[in-house]
Amino acid sequence: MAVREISVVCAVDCLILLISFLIFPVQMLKGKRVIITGASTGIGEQMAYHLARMGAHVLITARTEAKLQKVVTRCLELGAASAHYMNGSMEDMALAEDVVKEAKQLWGGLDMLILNHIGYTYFNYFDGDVEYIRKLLEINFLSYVAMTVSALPMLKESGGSILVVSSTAGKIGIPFVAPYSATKFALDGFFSSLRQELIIENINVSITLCILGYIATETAEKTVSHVMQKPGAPKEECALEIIKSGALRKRELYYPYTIVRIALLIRDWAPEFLDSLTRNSLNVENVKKS
Ligand SMILES: NC(=O)C1=CN([C@@H]2O[C@H](COP(=O)(O)OP(=O)(O)OC[C@H]3O[C@@H](n4cnc5c(N)ncnc54)[C@H](OP(=O)(O)O)[C@@H]3O)[C@@H](O)[C@H]2O)C=CC1
Ligand SMILES: C[C@H](CCC(=O)NCCS(=O)(=O)O)[C@H]1CC[C@H]2[C@@H]3C(=O)C[C@@H]4C[C@H](O)CC[C@]4(C)[C@H]3CC[C@]12C
Repeated sequence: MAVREISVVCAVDCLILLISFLIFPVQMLKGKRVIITGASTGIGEQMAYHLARMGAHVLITARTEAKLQKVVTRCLELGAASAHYMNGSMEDMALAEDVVKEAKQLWGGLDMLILNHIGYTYFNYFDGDVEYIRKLLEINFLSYVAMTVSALPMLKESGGSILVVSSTAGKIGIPFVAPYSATKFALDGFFSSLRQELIIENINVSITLCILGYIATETAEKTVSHVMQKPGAPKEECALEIIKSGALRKRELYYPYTIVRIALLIRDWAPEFLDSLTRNSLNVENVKKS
C-alpha cells in the first residue's frame, strides 16, 4: 500500500478517534455493573480505578487477595457505586464461573465483562514445553470462554458488552512470545466468530477486541525493558481507552493507536517487511537462550 494511502487511512482513523473521544460521556458507565479480571495490578487495576471514578459497580479478580483488598479500598475512595473482589486462579474453570455467579448474587445482572488477566509469560525462545502452552491456554483463553458462557444470559438481558484484552502478539508474529501469542490468536478466532453469531441472531451484546502494543506495566517492564528500544505506553491512558472502546461498542481497539494500526496495515500488504521491522525494533542480542 503506497505511503500516501497509508497516511490517508491514518488521517481518517485519527479523525474517528478524535470524534469518539469527544462523544464519550463518562456518565455512560455510572451505575453499570462491571467485572474486571486481572485487576490486582497493571492495566486491570487502572481500569478498576477509571470505572470507580465513573461511579460504576466493580467486581475485580486476581490471585493475590492483599492486592485486591487495596484496589477495592481505593475504588470506594474514588467513587465506585460498590466494589467487591474474588481471589483465585483462573486455571480453575470453576472460579471463572463462580465470579459470574457472584455478580448475579451482588447485582442481579451484569453490564460489562472485561477479560484481562494473563498467566506467567516469559520472553524468550520457545523451549519446547508443550505442557506450559496447555496451562497458558487454560488461563489466557479457556477461562475467558468459560466466563463468557456463564455471563452471556445476563449480558443478553442488559444488552451489555464483552471486552477482550489482547495484544499485537495476537495479530502478528512477534519473536520470543510463541506460547503467549498462541493464546491471544485463539482469543481473536473465538470472539470474532462469536461476534458474527450474535449479529446473525440479532443478540445485542457487543464484543470489543483490544489490540495493545507495549504498555508500561510493572510486569511488562520487568520482562522486556532490556529488549525494547522505546518505553511502553502509559497504562492509565491505555485502561481508559479500553473502557471507552467497550462503552462505545467498538469492534476493535488499537492502542498505542498509530504503532498497532500501521503494523496491521503492513501485515496484510508486506508481511515479510513487517517481520523484519518487528525484529529490528527489538534488541534481539539481549535475549539469552535459557
Ligand atoms: N503490558 C503490556 O505490554 C501488554 C499487555 N497486554 C495485555 O493486557 C492485559 C494486562 O496486562 P498487564 O496489565 O501488563 O499484566 P499484569 O501482569 O500487570 O497483570 C496481570 C493480572 O492478572 C493476574 N493474574 C496472573 N495470573 C493469574 C491467574 N493464574 N489467574 C487469575 N489472575 C491471574 C495478576 O494478578 P495475580 O498475580 O495477583 O493473580 C494481575 O492482576 C493482558 O491481557 C495482556 O496480555 C497486551 C499487550 C501488551
Ligand atoms: C515487543 C512487542 C512490541 C512490538 C512492537 O510493537 N514493535 C514496534 C515498537 S516501536 O515501533 O515503538 O519501536 C510487545 C507488544 C506486546 C508485548 C507483550 C504483550 O503482549 C504483553 C506481555 C505482558 C507480559 O507481562 C510481559 C511481556 C509481554 C509478552 C509483552 C512483551 C512485549 C510485546 C510482545
